[in-house]
Amino acid sequence: MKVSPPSKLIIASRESRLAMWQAEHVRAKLSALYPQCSIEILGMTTKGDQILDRTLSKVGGKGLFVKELEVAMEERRADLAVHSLKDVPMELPEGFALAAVLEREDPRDAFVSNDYASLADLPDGAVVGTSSLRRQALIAARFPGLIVRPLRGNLDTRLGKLDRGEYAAIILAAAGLKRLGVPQRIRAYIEPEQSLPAPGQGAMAIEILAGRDDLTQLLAPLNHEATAQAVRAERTVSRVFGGSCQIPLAAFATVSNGAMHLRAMVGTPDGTRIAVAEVDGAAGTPEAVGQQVAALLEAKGAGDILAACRAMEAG
Ligand SMILES: NCc1[nH]cc(CCC(=O)O)c1CC(=O)O
Repeated sequence: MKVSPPSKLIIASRESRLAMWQAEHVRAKLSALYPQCSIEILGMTTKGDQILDRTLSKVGGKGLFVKELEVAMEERRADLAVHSLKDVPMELPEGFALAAVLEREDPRDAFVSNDYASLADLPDGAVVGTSSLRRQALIAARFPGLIVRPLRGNLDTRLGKLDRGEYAAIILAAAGLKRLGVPQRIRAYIEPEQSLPAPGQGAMAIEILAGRDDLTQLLAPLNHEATAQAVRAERTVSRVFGGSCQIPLAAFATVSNGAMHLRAMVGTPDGTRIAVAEVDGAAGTPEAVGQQVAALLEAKGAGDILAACRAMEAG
């Protein structure tokens, strides 16, 4: 049965400039599809936005960015929530579902600096800002002479800290800088061959209450199937390794003509141990492709790497 759009839809979003850009992007797409429907954005601050003094993995992780938005949907103050997929936990809380994954923007990491052209250009002892364990491990593995220091806050906050001279360079997602209209801040792209992106990086997801079949149908045209398949494979890798401790982990899949190529990495935060694996498989079975890469990583010592991460966390 085809559902007709309601007279009004409310999109829950974080209030950062990037989150609002993303919500507006979805609003515009829905308006074009359903011109009679009035669509509003409800901006809200999440715990993840408030806690700026600690590395998030230590205080509760990704769920901190989505919880308030989920509560708004439960209380019917909002119908859908727009997220950066990278910030969406692997397991959604009971009663929620992803209704659509939008076409991926640039998945790469970007090197941002006012004084240097690339990571390779930085002198030993230079301070690089990132709070991502994945970026930290990959930088340490390639450039052990660099010093990685935590960098939290939304994109504007992070760029401000760079500009005030707190860091020689920072690493950010290229997608965020492009969406904010500041691609000129990117001095160099870090290609996946050098530094694999995080699962879901560059992709946006729309979350709804699981029971709302009316919305599932309305939102289906926004789903980009190749991106949805790629991120399901990527997120399978984090599901396999992410449960027991915070571990530097990357996974990046590309899909073309029904074929998927998935690469993934796990390592220790100090970058001294890194395992990388890749597989080709069918895009139609993304979880199986993710499981295969996870098995290859296991064979390359991921178990030992996990144990080392746990020991570091405990110590
Ligand atoms: N961790 C925060 C976050 N979540 C999504 C993005 C950027 C946009 C995206 O990857 O879709 C960022 C900033 C960053 O990593 O630089």
